[in-house]
Amino acid sequence: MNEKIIIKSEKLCKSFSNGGIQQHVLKNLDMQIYEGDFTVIMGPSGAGKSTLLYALSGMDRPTLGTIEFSGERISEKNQDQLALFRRKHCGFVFQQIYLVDGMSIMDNILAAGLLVNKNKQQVLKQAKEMLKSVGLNEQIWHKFPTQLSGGEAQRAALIRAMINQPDIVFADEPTGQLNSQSSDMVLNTLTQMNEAGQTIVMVTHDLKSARRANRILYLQDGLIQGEYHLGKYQGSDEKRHEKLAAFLLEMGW
Ligand SMILES: Nc1ncnc2c1ncn2[C@@H]1O[C@H](COP(=O)(O)OP(=O)(O)OP(=O)(O)O)[C@@H](O)[C@H]1O
Repeated sequence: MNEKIIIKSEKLCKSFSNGGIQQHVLKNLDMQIYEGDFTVIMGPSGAGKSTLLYALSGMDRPTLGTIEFSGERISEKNQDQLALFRRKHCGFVFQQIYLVDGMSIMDNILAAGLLVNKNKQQVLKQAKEMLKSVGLNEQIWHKFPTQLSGGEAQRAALIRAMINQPDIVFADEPTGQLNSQSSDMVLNTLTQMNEAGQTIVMVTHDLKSARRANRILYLQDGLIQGEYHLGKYQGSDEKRHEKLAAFLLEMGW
C-alpha cells in the first residue's frame, strides 16, 4: 500500500434533519485515503456510504469535523470555493450516466476538458488517446450518448471525469445500472486507470466490483468498522473473491 495520504478526515460528522428529527449519519469518523489506491467503501444500505463519498469529495460539507485534501483543509471552504476545488482535483462517476444527451461523445468530453484547458487541439488529442485506450474507437466519437450501450456510455463518462487529470476519481455505484458484460468493461477501465496510477474511491454493493479494489472499508453505524487489504487486482481469482466474502461475512454484511 502506498503510504501517502491524499484525503484525511478527523471527527467527521454529518447529520440531516428529516422531518424535524436529527439523523446522525457519520459520527466522528476518522479515516484516510492513500494515493494510488483503489479504495472501496461498502456497508449496509443506508449506512451513509454516499454521504461519506460526497463529504470526502467536497460535494457536500460536513456538519462537524475536518477534511484535508493533500494537506489543504476543504471542510472550511464555501460552496464556490468547493466548486473550484472539485473542478481542479476531482472526477466523478455515478450510477446514472452523466452525459449531455444533445451532444456527441467527443463534445461531451471536450466541454469538460475546455473548462480547465483552453487549448482545444491539446484537449482533443488527449481525448482521442484516452478514448482509444479504453477501447472506444472513432466510430463512436460522434455518436450521441443514447446511441451507445450502457457500458460504452459509462466508459465515455469515465473519460469525461478524467480528462482534466484529476488527483482522484470518485465513483458511486458506477456499474449499478449495467448488465454483467457492460459492468466488466467499466470495471476493466477502472482497473486499467488505477494501474496507470489513478487514485480511485468507489462505493459499491457489488462483490464483483469490490474485488477490483486493493483496500476495502466497511462503514456501519456512522463509523469505519473494518478494513481489509486485498493487494492489487491481478485478474479474476476465486481466492480473492473468497477472502473478500469472508471479510464481509465477518462484518455482518
Ligand atoms: N440530503 C439528505 N437529506 C436528508 N437525509 C439524507 C440526505 N442524504 C442522505 N440522507 C440520509 O442519510 C442516510 C444515509 O444515506 P446514504 O445515501 O449516504 O446511504 P448509503 O449507505 O449510500 O445507502 P445505499 O447503499 O442504500 O445507497 C439515509 O438514511 C438517507 O436517507
